[in-house]
Amino acid sequence: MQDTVVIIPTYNEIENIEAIIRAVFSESNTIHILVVDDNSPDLTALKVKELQQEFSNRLFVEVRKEKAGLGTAYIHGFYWCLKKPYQYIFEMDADFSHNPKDLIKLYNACKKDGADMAIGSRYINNTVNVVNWDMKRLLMSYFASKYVKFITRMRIHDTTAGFVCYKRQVLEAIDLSKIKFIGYAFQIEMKFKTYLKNFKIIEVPVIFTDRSQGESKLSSGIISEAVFGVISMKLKSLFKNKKRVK
Ligand SMILES: Nc1nc2c(ncn2[C@@H]2O[C@H](COP(=O)(O)OP(=O)(O)O[C@H]3O[C@H](CO)[C@@H](O)[C@H](O)[C@@H]3O)[C@@H](O)[C@H]2O)c(=O)[nH]1
Repeated sequence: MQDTVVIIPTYNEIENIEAIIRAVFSESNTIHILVVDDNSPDLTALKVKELQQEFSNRLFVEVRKEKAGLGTAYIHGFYWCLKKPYQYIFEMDADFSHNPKDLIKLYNACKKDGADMAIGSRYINNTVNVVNWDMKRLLMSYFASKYVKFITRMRIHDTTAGFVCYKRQVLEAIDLSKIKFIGYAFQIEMKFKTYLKNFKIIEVPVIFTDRSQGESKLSSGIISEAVFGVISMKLKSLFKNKKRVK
């Protein structure tokens, strides 16, 4: 996977970080990784710095002052990546819920099938490819995706997916300074902006397996940001369109 970087946001992922870095590198000799860590108290970033001695020139880490949300961690990572000549930029969780073996599928969707954005999708083809989530979390995620699809009218099944490959042009075309959401709703906003700009989006079926190590950082604040934010995001886009037509 040439010209490719995987951004991995981390907050307290000490149990996972070394294994996920090794697993990603074992999929390709050319791929790079950028970890964006929020000064994790469990010293995740220190572990990455140790591993940099083994993977010099391929493994990078940006450490922010404090926990500031998944969305802003990715934005920080995107700006960093756009300063380098990467053509394919991934989002991926640290906890193995996204299988590193699927990286190549998303890459090929962009490189060979012409996608500008490839989404590792759990809810495509009328199936639910999620392993080990309890029923409450599963229903919440599934219906969140349906809700977002209904409000935004995007033809995407897994609108909250966090396993994504972007072609560089997409991130260059979106005004990243205007991305509003700081939590997981960021995933919805990025897909919506990509969709509004008429980029080609392909969903690639993947199996999402809940983490076996560490804890999810999902909170009630993150959920309400998504529920109310999606409506305001859609209204703003309608208003903007109306102004353009006038
Ligand atoms: N730097 C940073 N990283 C964070 C933060 N919050 C979460 N992360 C990192 O972001 C990744 C995903 O966080 P989890 O907390 O493990 O997510 P999840 O509950 O399994 O949620 C999954 O489902 C969501 C809804 O479908 C997805 O939106 C999300 O990306 C993920 O795939 C992990 O690598 C975690 O360390 C933060 O504030 N800062």
